[in-house]
Amino acid sequence: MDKQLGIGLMSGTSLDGIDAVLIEIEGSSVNTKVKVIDSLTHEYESDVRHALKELCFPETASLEKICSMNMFLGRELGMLVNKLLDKASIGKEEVLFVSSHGQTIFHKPLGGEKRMDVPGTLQIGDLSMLSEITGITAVGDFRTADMSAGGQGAPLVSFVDYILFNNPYRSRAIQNIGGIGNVTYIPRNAQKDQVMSFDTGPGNMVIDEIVYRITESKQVYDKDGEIASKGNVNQKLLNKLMEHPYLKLRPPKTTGRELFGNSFVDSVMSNSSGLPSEDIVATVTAWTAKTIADSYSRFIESPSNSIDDVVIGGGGSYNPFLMEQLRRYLPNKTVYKHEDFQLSSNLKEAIAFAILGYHCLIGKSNQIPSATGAENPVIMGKISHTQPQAFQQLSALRGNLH
Ligand SMILES: Nc1ncnc2c1ncn2[C@@H]1O[C@H](COP(=O)(O)OP(=O)(O)OP(=O)(O)O)[C@@H](O)[C@H]1O
Ligand SMILES: CC(=O)N[C@H]1[C@@H]2OC[C@@H](O2)[C@@H](O)[C@@H]1O[C@H](C)C(=O)O
Repeated sequence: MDKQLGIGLMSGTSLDGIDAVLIEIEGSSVNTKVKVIDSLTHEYESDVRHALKELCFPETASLEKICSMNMFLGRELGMLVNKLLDKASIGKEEVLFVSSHGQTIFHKPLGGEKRMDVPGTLQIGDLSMLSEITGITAVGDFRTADMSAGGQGAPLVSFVDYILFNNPYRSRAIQNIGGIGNVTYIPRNAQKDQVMSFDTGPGNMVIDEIVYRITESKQVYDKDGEIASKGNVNQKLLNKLMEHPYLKLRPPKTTGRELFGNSFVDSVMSNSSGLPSEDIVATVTAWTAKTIADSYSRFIESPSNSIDDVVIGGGGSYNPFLMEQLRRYLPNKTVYKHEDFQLSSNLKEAIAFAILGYHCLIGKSNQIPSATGAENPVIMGKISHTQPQAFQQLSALRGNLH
């Protein structure tokens, strides 16, 4: 089959903005080949970030706001795609698809005891709006398919990590440090069903919220770890934070702002009274690093499972204090960044969702059950084409599949 152009869109749990990447893609599964053509990032304006954050908590969300933001975000995503195409001087008719993660506003991987209390997850940014604004077929809403098969609905990038990082000689932990941290473990020369993946716990989410509070809304993250590097790690607070029950849960497991959001940060702040602000930031940053290392020794490493390389991605890889702490907690492993593998840490997830979307369109499974905990492989994603030419383009591709 011919090479195709597609666009991946990622708007992650940090609520920092949307990454858009234009790629050329061919092949499928382990034979997938991807080339990045161009990219663009849109930072959320502070009112949009604030409105999205409100939707993540039952106390501040409302049905009306969720409905509106779903459509608003679909339009924002579409306008970013149009800008990216202008920048790259590519016409919409040349692009087969746009694949969007959407903005997670709630993630509930486990059900409760009541009949209707089943697992669920919600990513907003309407696909019909996205297709209408761009004139291109839109793919998205991946997580519910995995959940329908009994999986956690995350981490989905595990499918792409296996394609990109499986190596005959090296066992690898591919660690994302976004809002939440998640790892894909790929033993050397792995078969797909040997891949393991789970959310390690907090990524930058707790650091960001604490920085936002102590700087009185002036800063939304600890740029280059500057605040943390002026502080000292407080051992007593660190030990207390390590007692969080999520860290002891066995995988498959996933989490989000529901566990590590505002009320958790309230409790960190009340456990830190009297400590200088810099010490609090240094301690939660060290904690993020320690939860990662600790989860490897608890849940991955064993006499038969070793880790040779750790490959860090996501925004946390740009925080030198966090990276230094990670190296300290992982003394016998080689710690790389995605850039060491010619991949941008910023764009990795957008590229990954483009790959997932392409697999949905060609009808191939794009998930790894051993990673998400699903009972069987599924094709994740839903498709919207609001204009005939988008539908026809997809039909032509499918005609060529046989
Ligand atoms: N130069 C930097 N110094 C320190 N931290 C940084 C820097 N650049 C980015 N970050 C951190 O990375 C975060 C964004 O990371 P990223 O974009 O990977 O998250 P995300 O994709 O929203 O989250 P997730 O992967 O959980 O969905 C920012 O909120 C910030 O905390
Ligand atoms: C529900 C949800 O949006 N989960 C995200 C979040 O951000 C990081 C971590 O938690 C991960 O499991 C997942 O995203 C990535 C992209 C994934 O599914 O691989």
